[in-house]
Amino acid sequence: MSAFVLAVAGAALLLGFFYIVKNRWSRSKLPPSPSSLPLVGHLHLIGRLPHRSLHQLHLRYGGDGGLLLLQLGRRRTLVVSTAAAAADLFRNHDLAFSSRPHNALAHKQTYGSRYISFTPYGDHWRRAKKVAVVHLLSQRRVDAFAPVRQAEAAALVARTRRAAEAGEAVQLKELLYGYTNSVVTRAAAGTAGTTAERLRQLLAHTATLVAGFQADDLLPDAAARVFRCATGLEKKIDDMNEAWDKFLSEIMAEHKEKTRQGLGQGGDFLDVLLQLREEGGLEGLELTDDDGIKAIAKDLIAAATDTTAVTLEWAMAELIRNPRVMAKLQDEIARVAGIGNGNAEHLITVAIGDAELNRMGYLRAVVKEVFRLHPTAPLLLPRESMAAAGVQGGRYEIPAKTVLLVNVWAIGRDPAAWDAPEEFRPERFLQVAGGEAKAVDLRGTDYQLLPFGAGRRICPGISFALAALELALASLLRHFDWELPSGMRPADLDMVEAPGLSTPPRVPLVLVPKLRPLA
Ligand code: HEM
Repeated sequence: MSAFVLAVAGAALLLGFFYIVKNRWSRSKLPPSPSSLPLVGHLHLIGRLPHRSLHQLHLRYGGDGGLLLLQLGRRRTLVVSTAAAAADLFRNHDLAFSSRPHNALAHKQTYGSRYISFTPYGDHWRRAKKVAVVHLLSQRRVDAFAPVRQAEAAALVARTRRAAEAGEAVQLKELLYGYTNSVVTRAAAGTAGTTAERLRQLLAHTATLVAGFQADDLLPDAAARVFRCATGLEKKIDDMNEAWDKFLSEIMAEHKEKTRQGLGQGGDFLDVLLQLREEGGLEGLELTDDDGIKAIAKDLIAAATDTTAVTLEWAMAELIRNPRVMAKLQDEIARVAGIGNGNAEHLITVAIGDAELNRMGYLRAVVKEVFRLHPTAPLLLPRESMAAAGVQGGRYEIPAKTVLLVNVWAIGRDPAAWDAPEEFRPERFLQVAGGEAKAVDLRGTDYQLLPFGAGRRICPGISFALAALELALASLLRHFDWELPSGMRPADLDMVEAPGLSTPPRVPLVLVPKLRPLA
């Protein structure tokens, strides 16, 4: 055998050896993962409530790092289930994980990914988000919507009063959805009424079409499309998009007409976007046609409505299960704002303003406790890594193009982060006088409480949502006492979520309002 052949064989052996070692080494640097099946990977381990299934998988296979690597259909997925693992990711690797996975379905529904929420990381997303943060959802803008919130809270109380006077039970979901839908529609488009009703129908249909894992998660794009066409889903989505577009085009046309007639511009989202476009103040965002404006408006409307209503429904469920907390909260509200009797005149003369809400520390603690146990988006929105990342100080190597799911539902129950995590105890958020502990916040800086996410992709609507939420809750408890329908005990309440994009109680909450006796 010639020296040349020997040298080539030696080099090949050496390369093979390095390949095997490198492969073993990089696999050993991946987070724990249970055994999987061909094609579906670990999808068969995920039930109707993915956050609960993933929590169980974390408890069984997760180890001490708080990370699991799963193959969910065609997507390699990193699942984060502890506060410590979330802290490492958001503090040290936020940029790497700041994109969104491509989803043909979302792409179709978002005017070609021109939303904020589902848009991959890049210039378009950065500019669109800046427009939302600076021009639409800033604290100044949220403050300016105070009269809208006040009027809609008064309408909410009036509706509840009618039920209380008739001795009827109310379905909280209906009541609360009506409130948030009107607040959001008025903020986005300036009117509620029939606009809000049309919006309600569109949102309801959209939610049922996109809930849960999709064919797109399992199959390549072309095959997923064939599946959608064969099952009629493609047509349903096209019809839905058309209905949305018609709706948005009509309200855009109304806004333009109003401006043309010199009727002045209101401060709603569409007005602001149209005005910014005219003045060239869109942060370099090219919204040359109406689609861009419609895309942003649609995104904000869809992101704002369900999330806030669902949180309110969970808040009422927890309060009725915890009469001590309910009584303490009602005391605080009465001390700061007085007791109401649902009377319209009373509502207007002594409305609860932002100044009063700022003095309700216990209310804020209750809201945080509700978010801890019932985050509306229990897995946040999926992210995708743009580059390989050595997380937890290099302990694990996460390849590029890995989807990230942060299980904030599990993090809210992480025993390393919370005492008695299953207990509903808002006091955990109150700073003890003279104590050193810093109160935990929910705006993305304390990684054990992340209902709005954190880092670059954090929800830009936090202030908007909290203002609407706190006012509704304070109003409902100021004017009414609440009881379960006769024969039901607090322990009978079903506290499990319904599947879907947002996760309300699977059994809609029904309560009986009673007018509070005026002191
Ligand atoms: C209780 C109410 C709300 C909850 C729980 C909530 C929660 C969330 C969550 C978990 C995310 C994903 C964060 C991430 O990927 O890390 C998100 C994103 C977003 N939210 Fe909210 N949200 C609420 C209300 C609102 C409101 C009122 C608006 C606007 C009016 C809004 C607009 C958005 C937008 C545009 C995004 C996408 C951000 C991005 O991808 O950069 N949300 N929200």
